Amino acid sequence: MNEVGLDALRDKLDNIDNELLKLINERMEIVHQVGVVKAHSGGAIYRPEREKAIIDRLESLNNGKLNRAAIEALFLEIFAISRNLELPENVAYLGPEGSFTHQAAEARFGAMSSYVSISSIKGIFREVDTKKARFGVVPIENSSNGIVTDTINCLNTYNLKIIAEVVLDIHHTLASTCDKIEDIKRIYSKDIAFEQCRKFLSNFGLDEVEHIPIESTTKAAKIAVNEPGSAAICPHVGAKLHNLPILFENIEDKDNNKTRFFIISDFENGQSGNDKTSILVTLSDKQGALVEFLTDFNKVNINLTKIKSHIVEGNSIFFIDFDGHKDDENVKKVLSKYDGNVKILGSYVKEINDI
Ligand SMILES: O=C(O)C(=O)C[C@]1(C(=O)O)C=C[C@@H](O)C=C1
Repeated sequence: MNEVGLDALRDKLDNIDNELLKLINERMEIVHQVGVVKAHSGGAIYRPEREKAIIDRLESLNNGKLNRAAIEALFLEIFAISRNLELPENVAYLGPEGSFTHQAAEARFGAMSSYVSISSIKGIFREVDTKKARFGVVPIENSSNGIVTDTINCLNTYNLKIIAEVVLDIHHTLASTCDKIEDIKRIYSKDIAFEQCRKFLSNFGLDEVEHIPIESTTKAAKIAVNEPGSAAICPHVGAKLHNLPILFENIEDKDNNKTRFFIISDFENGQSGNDKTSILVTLSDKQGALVEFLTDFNKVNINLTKIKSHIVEGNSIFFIDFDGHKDDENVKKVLSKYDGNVKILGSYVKEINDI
């Protein structure tokens, strides 16, 4: 293409960008008014079900080059900026900076939100419970390592609500200042990351070197960059953040390694038409109690998507996910039978990327 053609096309793009800017600013004027209404009514700023309805509507109208993922990426960023304009809100995540939980938080709250790195799951619940942060982001399960018990324990103890789920594909890298694999004498990472990369470590003889478990994979990169002879198993972002050269990408054993995160806050979502609900259930010791519970759900056509047993202070409880919202008639009906034995943790828009 000659330069004249390129200049003309760029002029067109400039004009479109000018229009877009004008329209987005007009949108933000309205968003500001929504914020004022909510400030008076006390309504929650973040409404995932409304955001989903907007994206669904735009997808159905769309006849251009954008696909759903592109529409979602654009509009989730616009919503994040809108929410920040309505009321700047802190998001507490399981740190440090660059951790997978940080990435999950950024995926939902965008680049403009303010983030607080917290070093424990309990600390995040405390931060939201004491209203220092409006939202908390915590891991709940990984496809290779199962449920995160600290998160279940805190969901059981605190009266906070799950208001959204985020599922991230998890990829690990091996990063080090060593030029040769044989020079690596020790590796830093989180215990579960070592487990998720077992095959890779054994294939390269790295199961023989010292493995030092620490609380976060990103911190592993920070340590390894300053210690000759060491390496880190960490996220790509973590290695970049600490200028640690990446030797191998995607070293996890399973290529569909995913982690599911919950966003917690102190309000409840309305129905979106595509919801999931999480509950904790304590069942009596009598034989058949679990079968009866599952049958009751089946009778009212509720699809259970997850059931995990978990021990809290010597008692067995079940963590259960099912399709539907807590205010759906069939859900209300079945849960009323177990009143006192069920803790509703939250109803939230179901993610397409499941684990
Ligand atoms: O509709 C609302 O309740 C809004 O606050 C507006 C808006 C938006 O930008 O469209 C922003 C934040 C909410 O999460 C949902 C939608």
